[in-house]
Amino acid sequence: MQPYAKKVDFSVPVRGEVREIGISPIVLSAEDITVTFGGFVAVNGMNLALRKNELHFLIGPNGAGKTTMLDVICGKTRPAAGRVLLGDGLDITKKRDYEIAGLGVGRKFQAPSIFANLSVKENLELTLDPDRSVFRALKVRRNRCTTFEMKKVLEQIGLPDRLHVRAGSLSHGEKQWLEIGMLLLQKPRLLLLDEPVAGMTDEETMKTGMLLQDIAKACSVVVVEHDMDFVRSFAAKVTVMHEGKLLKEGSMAEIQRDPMVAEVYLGKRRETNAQAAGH
Ligand SMILES: Nc1ncnc2c1ncn2[C@@H]1O[C@H](COP(=O)(O)OP(=O)(O)OP(=O)(O)O)[C@@H](O)[C@H]1O
Repeated sequence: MQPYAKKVDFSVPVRGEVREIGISPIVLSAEDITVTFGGFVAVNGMNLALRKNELHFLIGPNGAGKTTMLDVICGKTRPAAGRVLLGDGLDITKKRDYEIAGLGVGRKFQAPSIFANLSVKENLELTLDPDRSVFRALKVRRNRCTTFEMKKVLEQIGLPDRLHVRAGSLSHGEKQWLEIGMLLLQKPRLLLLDEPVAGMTDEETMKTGMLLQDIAKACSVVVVEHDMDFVRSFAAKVTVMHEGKLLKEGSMAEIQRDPMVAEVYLGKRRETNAQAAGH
């Protein structure tokens, strides 16, 4: 959770101007999703289509329902209405979170969840081989491909020389990249990330943006984000949620031009300023 209004500046142009919105195949679609907590409607008839090779940002004021949408997609929260379909038509609405993960939907929460006392290599190995006994017969073959894949992922996340370093001693940004690497080893078709650059330095933020663009070449990436500079620099597509609903979808340039979006953000800023002034 971050002080939201501070981060929004609609006067800044999008770097590279309007980016093409791809028409690549749909990897996952969430249709008419409604989520209630007690009597409170957190998500209200929300639709979201996620496409292959797309770095897709989900933005909106605090409490808009962004994280809840990710929770629905990965099976952490069961919607009261609506359905979630994988691109091949498989309905995953009622599947358990581990089943959905097994179908190639990787989820990363805001804080890094790695084993601090294990090395980078051991963290990655755990992802690859959670139950070694099951794979004993295949061990030699597996080890060969494991080493190859691990090397590839280590290069991709920018930690090729950190294999034997204790994960707990990595910087905050490196821990986040390690966890992303652990997800990549599972060969996801869709990656869901919640505020991945929160707490990162500017340099780490930039590297993360480039990493996510690279990852999106092979799958679909959805990022819930509050850092508008980050969104502006890296988004191929942006969906704005407000009060549990879809407010606007398009390129960042289109989003910035939209008067309803501006009003939602500026309205929030006015509220924050009024609170700060004690009104
Ligand atoms: N388990 C829960 N029980 C009750 N209310 C919840 C629960 N989870 C979320 N909410 C409420 O649902 C609404 C949407 O929450 P959600 O976390 O999805 O919003 P968000 O857009 O991700 O916000 P933020 O940017 O602040 O993280 C909020 O009002 C929140 O308080």
